[in-house]
Amino acid sequence: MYHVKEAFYTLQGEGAQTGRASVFCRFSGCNLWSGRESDRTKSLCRFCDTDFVGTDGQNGGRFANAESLADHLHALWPTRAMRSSPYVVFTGGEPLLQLDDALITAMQARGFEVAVETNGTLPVPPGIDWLCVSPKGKSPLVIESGDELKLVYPQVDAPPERFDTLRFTYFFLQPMDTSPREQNSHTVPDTVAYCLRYPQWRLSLQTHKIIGID
Ligand SMILES: C[S@@+](CC[C@H](N)C(=O)[O-])C[C@H]1O[C@@H](n2cnc3c(N)ncnc32)[C@H](O)[C@@H]1O
Ligand SMILES: Nc1nc2[nH]cc(C(=O)O)c2c(=O)[nH]1
Ligand code: SF4
Ligand SMILES: [Mg+2]
Repeated sequence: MYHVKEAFYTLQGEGAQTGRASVFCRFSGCNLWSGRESDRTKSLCRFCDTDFVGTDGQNGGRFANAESLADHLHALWPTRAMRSSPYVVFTGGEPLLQLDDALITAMQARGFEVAVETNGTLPVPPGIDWLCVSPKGKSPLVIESGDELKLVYPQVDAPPERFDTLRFTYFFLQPMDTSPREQNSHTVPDTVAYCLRYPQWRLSLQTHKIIGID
């Protein structure tokens, strides 16, 4: 059984695939935070910008098997988009709590390239086409290679220097969005300054938030 908070068709807003039309599948649940506000300050990940609790979002629900979830996600891809590969991004919550071989295979059988946004603390199933790892604070990183490492900046317990020798094609810093919980007008200029000083790192903005899409 897969638990999906929501699923929607939008443009990838972050990282090297920014601007690419994508079906997003947001799984419910995470291993680094319960999702309850009352637990936030005692969690391993404290700055999450996402509601991943339950299955009550748009196109969310419980799916008994890989084929039924794959059909559901396939139906969100426009039938007119003939010349580009359909693209699905599994996120969450933490997608690697639920994403398995059967679902990856079912999406690829429908022509999709499969992308994943993960916190890097769980093993990766084989066959993923685009792997984005976003390390969190003190939590142990078990994935040490992939396509992009996209670090939310700044995090006291996860400075970029800890990750810059790992085997990733791209290294991104994404300014922490803490609003409206506190004023965070410094995270963008601080991130820009780091990227200027250490050109291995590129700036990733959450462009969907800037333009007001999902
Ligand atoms: C909500 S997470 C879900 C996937 C996975 N659990 C993870 O953390 O990578 C999706 C992306 O949003 C980023 N993110 C979460 N909260 C953020 C915030 N407050 N500011 C900037 N990026 C954030 C994460 O680091 C991750 O790259
Ligand atoms: N447009 C858009 N792009 C995204 N890239 C990563 C997201 C996520 O929440 O994982 C996300 C999201 O929620 N929306
Ligand atoms: S690991 Fe990802 S989904 Fe989980 S709390 Fe942190 S940012 Fe949110
Ligand atoms: Mg998001």
